[in-house]
Parts: sequence; C-alpha cells; structure tokens
Amino acid sequence: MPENNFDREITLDLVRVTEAAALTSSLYLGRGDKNAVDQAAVDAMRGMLDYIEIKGTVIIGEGEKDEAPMLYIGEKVGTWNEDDEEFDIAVDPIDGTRLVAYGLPNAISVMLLAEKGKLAYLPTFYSYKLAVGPELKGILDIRSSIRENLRVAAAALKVPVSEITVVVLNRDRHKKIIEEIREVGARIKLIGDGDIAAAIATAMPESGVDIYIGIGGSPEAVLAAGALRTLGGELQVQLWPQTEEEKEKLIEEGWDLEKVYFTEDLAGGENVIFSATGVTNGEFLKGVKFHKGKAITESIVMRTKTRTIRRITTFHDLQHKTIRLKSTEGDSKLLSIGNRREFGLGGGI
Ligand SMILES: O=P(O)(O)OC[C@H]1O[C@](O)(COP(=O)(O)O)[C@@H](O)[C@@H]1O
Repeated sequence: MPENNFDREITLDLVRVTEAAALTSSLYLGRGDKNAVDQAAVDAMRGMLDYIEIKGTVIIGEGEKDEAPMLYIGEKVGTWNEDDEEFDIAVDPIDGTRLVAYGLPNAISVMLLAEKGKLAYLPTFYSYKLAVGPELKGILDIRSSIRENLRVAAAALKVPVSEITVVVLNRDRHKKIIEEIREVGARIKLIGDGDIAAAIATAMPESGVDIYIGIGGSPEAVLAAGALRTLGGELQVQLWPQTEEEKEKLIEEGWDLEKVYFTEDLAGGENVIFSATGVTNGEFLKGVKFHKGKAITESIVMRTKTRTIRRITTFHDLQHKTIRLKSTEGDSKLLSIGNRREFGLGGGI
C-alpha cells in the first residue's frame, strides 16, 4: 500500500480502538467499580488492536499504580505480518477510570502511535508538567515560579492575569501551586482526574483553558505530548520522584532531575498519530451517549505529518455492533454491545 494511504487507513483504525474501549467501558458507568471500567477498556482495546496491520509494541501502558488491568509494556499488538511497519504504541485505555466509575465528566480513552524509538521513557511514576496552547508555546518556563509564568502569559496573551484560566489536579501535593495561582489572581479550574484532556484543552481555543500545571502521571505526559505536537501546543515536563530515596536512586542511575523534556522529546518523529474518544462528557469530547438503539461516540484523531485534525461522530447500531474483547491471556470473545447480559451486567427490569 502506498505510504500515504497506509497512514490514512491506520488513522481510522486507531479511532476504532479508542471507540471500542470507550463504548465498552461506558457500560459500567456509575457502578462504582473502577476495575471493571478499566478491564472493559483494556480488553476492548486489545481486541481491536489485533486488526491493525502493523508490528506494534506497547511501550507505554498504564495500570501499574493500582494493579489495575493493563496493556503491559512490551506487549505485541497488531497483525505482525512480514511486510508490516514497526511502530511504538502508548495507551491509556481510560484516563479517568474513577470518573467513569462515578459517572463524572472528563474521562477519555486514548492511544498514540509513533515511529519506533520516538516515545520517551520517563522513569518516575509522576512528572511535573506545564502545558500551553500555540499562543504561549516557547514563552513559559516550567522552572520559573508560577507568579512569573502567569505574568509572562498575561503579557503574551495581552489580557489581565484575572482572565487567565489554569487547570490543576485537585490534590494535596498542589496546595502551594494553587495558593500561588490564587494570590496572583488567575482563575483556577480544579479537576478530580484526567490530566491528558486538561493538557490538550490548552490548545483548543474553545475550551477557555490557557495553562495546565501540576504533578500527574508520566505516561499521561507522553500521550498528551502526542496530541500537542499536532495542535501546535507545548508540554514541558520534569521528572518528579516521590521520595528522597527514589531521588537518590535516579541520580545514581544518571538521570538528570533538572532536565526539561519538551513536546518533541516526549513524542518525537515525523509520524505521530493520536486518537481519543470521549467516555463521559468533557472539555473537548462528548461522552458516549445511548439513544434509541444507537450508541453515539465522539472521537478526535490527529497526525503530525499532515497536521490534520478530525472530529468523528459515530453512530453504532446496538443491534449489530459487536466488540471483540481479548484478555491478557489471549482468549478472545465477540460480544454484542446492545446485550448488557453478555457483559455480566443486569438486563434491567
Ligand atoms: O491520581 P493521582 O495518583 O494523583 O495521579 C494523577 C493521574 O491520575 C489521573 O487523574 C487518572 O488516571 P487513571 O484513570 O489512569 O487512574 C491522570 O489523569 C493523572 O495523570
């Protein structure tokens, strides 16, 4: 297949993967069961990844933190035919599992594909991140104080600081950051979870978000960088060890804790493809909606090569839509998304 056609094909394939994860996990909306949400998304993703004509290796999986189900690092995905191209893959089957478990907004299913060796490995579980859209790209510095960055941002955007909106994960570790933003007088949106969407929102003018800052998962940083590459935004990241012991170990191993990773260091190469599907309504994607025999999903897919950004609304007929679920052990089954009993869920009244 000529290279261009191949890229186009694969772009839609990735949407099918995040759509399947979003659809399946959304069956568990509001049931209070984070693990069921994650398991559904992981198995659906794995099931769909099998169909993509690539030699894919998952190099960024997620789930270690709470022993959640995961697509594990090193897992081979795709068809692995002789002529297939090799790609590295980063996934977050659900960013915001708790959000789905409690029916809260802003959960998405995400994956990223890049040329081999072009996605960064960050050794810490958490990273300190600063994300901005195109207008602030190259202007802020993660090493500067919050006050200084907000001053510079206001000057660059030609607005008073009070019109700048900063998104921060609502965590105790961010107490100082939040206090500082309040002191300077910018607006703050505290979010419960889901910092991939928050970082990406900075590059979406309609979101009303200017800056995302704070400490969040390292895999999420790489995934957000993949999208920001195409959107023309910027992510700056520093490793964030959680203990003195971890810090010393990293230094011993030769990691530079002062180093700032920029967008291209995190997701480099010419050919980065990012796909996300909304699970619950959010900043930049609508969540899965069930309506009169159909499930409706909204996805966004983008490629760095052409800078094309597509929003895709898909109507899935519940009578005919099947999803292939595949377990870590390799067993697969085809389930009908319209039949909740097949997913071990009550059929209702
Ligand atoms: O909840 P923590 O430990 O503060 O970690 C923050 C990370 O967790 C999330 O909010 C949610 O991640 P999961 O849904 O994968 O658990 C991420 O968006 C964020 O990077």
